[in-house]
Amino acid sequence: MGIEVTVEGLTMSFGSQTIWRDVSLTLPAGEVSVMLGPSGTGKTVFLKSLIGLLKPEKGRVLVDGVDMVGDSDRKVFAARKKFGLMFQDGAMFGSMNLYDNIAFPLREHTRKSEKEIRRIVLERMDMVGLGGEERKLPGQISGGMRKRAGLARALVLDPQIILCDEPDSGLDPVRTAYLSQLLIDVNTRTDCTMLIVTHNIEIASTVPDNMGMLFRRDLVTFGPREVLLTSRDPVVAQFLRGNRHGPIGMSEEKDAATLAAEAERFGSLKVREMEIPPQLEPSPGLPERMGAVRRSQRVMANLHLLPAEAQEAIQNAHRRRSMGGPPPPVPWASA
Ligand SMILES: Nc1ncnc2c1ncn2[C@@H]1O[C@H](COP(=O)(O)OP(=O)(O)OP(=O)(O)O)[C@@H](O)[C@H]1O
Repeated sequence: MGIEVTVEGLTMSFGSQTIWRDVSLTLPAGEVSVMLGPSGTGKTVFLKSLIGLLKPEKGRVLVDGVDMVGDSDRKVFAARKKFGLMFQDGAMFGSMNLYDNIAFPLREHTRKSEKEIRRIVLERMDMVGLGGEERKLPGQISGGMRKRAGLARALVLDPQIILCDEPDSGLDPVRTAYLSQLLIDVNTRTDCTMLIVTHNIEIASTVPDNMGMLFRRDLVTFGPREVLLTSRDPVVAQFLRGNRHGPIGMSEEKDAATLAAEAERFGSLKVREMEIPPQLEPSPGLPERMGAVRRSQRVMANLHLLPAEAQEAIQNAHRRRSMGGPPPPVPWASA
């Protein structure tokens, strides 16, 4: 099963530029979380800080008792092995076929025999729907296949935590939908803790158990998906609806004068009622997703602490599930 990641009071700057400050959150063990945020708000920097590749100036990131910020390089390096990373572009070696690309971490970091490596690589390729494509070069496959190959490679060392940096970048809506299903299926099969960084509202509204958003150097919110999806915060509402009018501007943030002019023209941003899409279920034939079961227990036990809109959305989802749940999802294997 995945392990919990606890972030406490994390502040990151490059020189005089503060990226974000005092970020605290917990990625619950075995659950899927998403971090949203406009471009340039430091989502990738956040992922790199979790694995100790960047060192924030303040705060702690606790992974199985190791502080990825303050502990020795030796401890951080050992703890990093618990992570699997899926990069934006798949980060494949162009001259190696998919089999060798996916086998690379096993050859590099373990002493496993080629027979054992073959078993693991073929199993992970099958898991992401790439069975039979071993000999293809990264340049010979689609962007969606490259993403899935990147995910297979992230899985070969049996990570307990998977970090995905914009897994949807460059994918069309159909392939993004297949990828969303794949992420849920991978979580079902591995029970890993997952954090996905994305701008994509489709992924954000259908995949995660928990969601957060970075904006203006702060973590706006982090918690059960329904909290963000029903939020009346103008930043969150604007982002979720892809609206031009609101606090988020082309250069990420509008200045006070622009905001004041907009407020006069459009009045304060009213959040319209939004139907929360049902969260994706594992594909047919897969067992129940244990992360979802644990999240449901945790959230129901703390329901009274959440905003009224989120409570209602959670209770509605519960009712829907107990009445038979949403229609079965489309299998992803051919994306
Ligand atoms: N190594 C670095 N040195 C200096 N500045 C950096 C470094 N890495 C990132 N930054 C700066 O940190 C800020 C946040 O970058 P980051 O890539 O994390 O944003 P992001 O939210 O992931 O953006 P996008 O969604 O567009 O990928 C940017 O202003 C970037 O220039």
